[in-house]
Amino acid sequence: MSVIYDRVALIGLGLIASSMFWAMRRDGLAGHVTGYARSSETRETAREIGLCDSVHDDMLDAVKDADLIVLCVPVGVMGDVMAQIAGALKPGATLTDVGSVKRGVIDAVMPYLPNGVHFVPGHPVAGTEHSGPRSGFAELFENRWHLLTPPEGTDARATARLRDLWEGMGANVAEMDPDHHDRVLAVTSHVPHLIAYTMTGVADDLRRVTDSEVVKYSAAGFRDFTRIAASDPTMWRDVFLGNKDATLEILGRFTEELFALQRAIRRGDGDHLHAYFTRTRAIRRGIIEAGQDTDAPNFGRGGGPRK
Ligand SMILES: NC(=O)C1=CN([C@@H]2O[C@H](COP(=O)(O)OP(=O)(O)OC[C@H]3O[C@@H](n4cnc5c(N)ncnc54)[C@H](O)[C@@H]3O)[C@@H](O)[C@H]2O)C=CC1
Ligand SMILES: O=C(O)C(=O)Cc1ccc(O)cc1
Repeated sequence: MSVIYDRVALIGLGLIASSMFWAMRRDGLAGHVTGYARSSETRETAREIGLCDSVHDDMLDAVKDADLIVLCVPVGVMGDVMAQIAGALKPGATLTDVGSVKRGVIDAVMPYLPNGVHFVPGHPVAGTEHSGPRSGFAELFENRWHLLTPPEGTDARATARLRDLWEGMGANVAEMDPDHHDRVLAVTSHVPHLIAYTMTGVADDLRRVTDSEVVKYSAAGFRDFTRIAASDPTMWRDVFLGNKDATLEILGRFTEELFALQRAIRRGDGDHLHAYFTRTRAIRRGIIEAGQDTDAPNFGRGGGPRK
């Protein structure tokens, strides 16, 4: 594939930035990639493992000649970082971010946007529970969605070029209104993470009280909860504070449904439980049939027995 941006700057060298670097390098999508990390330890690690073509101690040096600047920091500090770099951005450059929340990031970044710099916010719906400069890998975005939420009036060519970059890294790209993005992600990612945090905390409390071996004998569902609950605390604190309204709305609906199930169990209302679980099973089967879960163990197996 050919070079899409001559010079790309990655700010914050964690899971997403390092995955972007390895994917861009593998596919020859960027001429030169600069990197900046706040801690000297992270910068040292980056230099040691060859993450970025040049690693800078000064954030302004990293961004000053860049054609694309990617903010890969927790959503709560996007505005602070933007305030620091705004004066150094090259006219005509594109600025993007990878934050899990879009409205809050747009509101925090836009006030500092210099004339002539195109801001095209984005969110790769791909990740792991790992963080830091060593956690990235080139395949992270393959067959995953990358959601772009350009504000009204954004230069269409800047958006199209950024789309090319993400498609080059293997992602499927869609455009979405930022508020809609935040509501959708509250349902599909943010509240599920909160449930995983809660369930893991409950199990741990229980273990302390009863000394039972809930973690040792955990089934796959609970192990997934603990995996997700190991995600970076700073990142997720910022996600919930940054997507407060949508998270609270979906949590409200969730607790109503949970109470209904709780009541059905208390009353011995098996019909309610059976009907509910039948509906949810149909949802899962619909996802598999539509080919939308490529991670499913039986994906592409035609439903036959496992070999
Ligand atoms: N981890 C995941 O699964 C996903 C994360 N995201 C989003 O991507 C962004 C980055 O997340 P990760 O790469 O996972 O995080 P990470 O924790 O691996 O890396 C974040 C980096 O930002 C740096 N940083 C923090 N505060 C800073 C500041 N004030 N100035 C400069 N650097 C600062 C940290 O030192 C770290 O190097 C977040 O906004 C997150 O919401 C998006 C999709 C998936
Ligand atoms: O590890 C998982 O299961 C995830 O859900 C990863 C993830 C975390 C945050 C995002 O904004 C997008 C994807």
